[in-house]
Amino acid sequence: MDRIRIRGGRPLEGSIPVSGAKNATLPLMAAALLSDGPLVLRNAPDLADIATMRALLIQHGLTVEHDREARTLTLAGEASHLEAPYDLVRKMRASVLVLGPLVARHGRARVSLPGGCSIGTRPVDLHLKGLEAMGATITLDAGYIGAEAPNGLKGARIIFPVVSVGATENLLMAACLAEGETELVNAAREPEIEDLARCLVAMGARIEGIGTDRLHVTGATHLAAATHDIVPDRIEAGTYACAAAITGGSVLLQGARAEHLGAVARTLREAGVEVAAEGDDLRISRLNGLHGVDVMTEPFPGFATDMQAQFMALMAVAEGASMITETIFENRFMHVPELNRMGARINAHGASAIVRGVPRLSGAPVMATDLRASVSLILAGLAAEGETIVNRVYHLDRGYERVEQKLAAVGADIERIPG
Ligand SMILES: CC(=O)N[C@H]1[C@@H](OP(=O)(O)OP(=O)(O)OC[C@H]2O[C@@H](n3ccc(=O)[nH]c3=O)[C@H](O)[C@@H]2O)O[C@H](CO)[C@@H](O)[C@@H]1O
Ligand SMILES: C=C(OP(=O)(O)O)C(=O)O
Repeated sequence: MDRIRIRGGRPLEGSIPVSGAKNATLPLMAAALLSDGPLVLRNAPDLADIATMRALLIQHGLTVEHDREARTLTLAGEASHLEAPYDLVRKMRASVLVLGPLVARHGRARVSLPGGCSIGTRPVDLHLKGLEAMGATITLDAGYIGAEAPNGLKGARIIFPVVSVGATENLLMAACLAEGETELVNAAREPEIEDLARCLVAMGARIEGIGTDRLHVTGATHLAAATHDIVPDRIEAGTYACAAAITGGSVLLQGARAEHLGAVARTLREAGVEVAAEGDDLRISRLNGLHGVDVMTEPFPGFATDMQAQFMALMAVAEGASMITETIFENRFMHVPELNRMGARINAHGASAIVRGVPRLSGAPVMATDLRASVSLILAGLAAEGETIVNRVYHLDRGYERVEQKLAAVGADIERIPG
């Protein structure tokens, strides 16, 4: 398996292009199940998760062309096979997003239960309760979710007890082809959901309240072809912002949207990092020292859980202490022991971690357990003295496009060691 080698200590200088968002592309690809298309998605990132979703949709019977040079995905056709198998779903939890579209369009589906993962148990009960409220009969059998709605789904008023990105996306897509009106209350309002809603509207869906926590959908009998530009990846942008900050460099993030970085940009500024819009781009620079800032993860527009590990790496070398509280996932501190192996002083207890900044980290061989944990170790490696080897790179390849090339282009001493 490939590994990444980093020799730390170089301030990053230059420009990094931000790719299309993984977490927008995955639901957008699932939305192709709602119409015969073609659905053309521009600014598509080249990631392992995109390849997994492509394989899943192809096995459902769609054609999915990925033109890497043009950065375009073209999805067309109608699903002929309504089962999402364990072997694909286990690779990527977002596979469960095919459930809503399949039941809405075909009246039935069978999707492997995604199960937990290294960051938490991650149930899908809200997805299932929402579909039940829309008239589907749900069964669980042999590790599979069975959903049946032979006469189609009916609009419903669904109030989410907790904010869920995936459940909002699944039910939003299902509601587009349900009969009548659906209201999603306490819906997630991450920028990726707004992006999905805009694409659905381009396909002919009627959705009001886009960008708010209350989505109102008037069901249609069918959706049509559309072309959509995928929103830039705010988590990738935030990660490279931390890379510039941790190395004391100055980097232009091409295409990063300030409004999507919201709480992350505010927190970086509090920590002593400059974040300034330059045309359509964002410049991130750090000229002086970093200081500790407390952070609590929350649904958007709060501080993203997907930025927690990267921010923790930054706080590991800040002056003073920082308390980092994770409220979304119950087990998202797996990077703590690895960062500590690099000389960080972090104590995690329950949902909070106290990070006591140290003047410098030291390179070490480290092991990553999930996507954002992996990249936090790369960030730590960029700032550390000596050599860091990050093992289990497959996590990184799920969500970061050419990470080592993008960082090397701004001066990092980083390379992939094929293995
Ligand atoms: C592909 C994608 O977009 N993944 C993102 C998505 O994951 P995902 O959509 O899985 O995350 P959710 O927003 O659904 O999860 C939020 C919380 O709700 C809980 N929950 C969720 C669904 C449910 O039916 N029941 C339930 O209890 C989860 O266990 C978690 O504690 O949003 C997360 C939170 O911003 C991000 O970290 C992930 O990167
Ligand atoms: C947790 C993440 O992804 P997923 O929901 O696909 O596991 C992530 O992108 O950080």
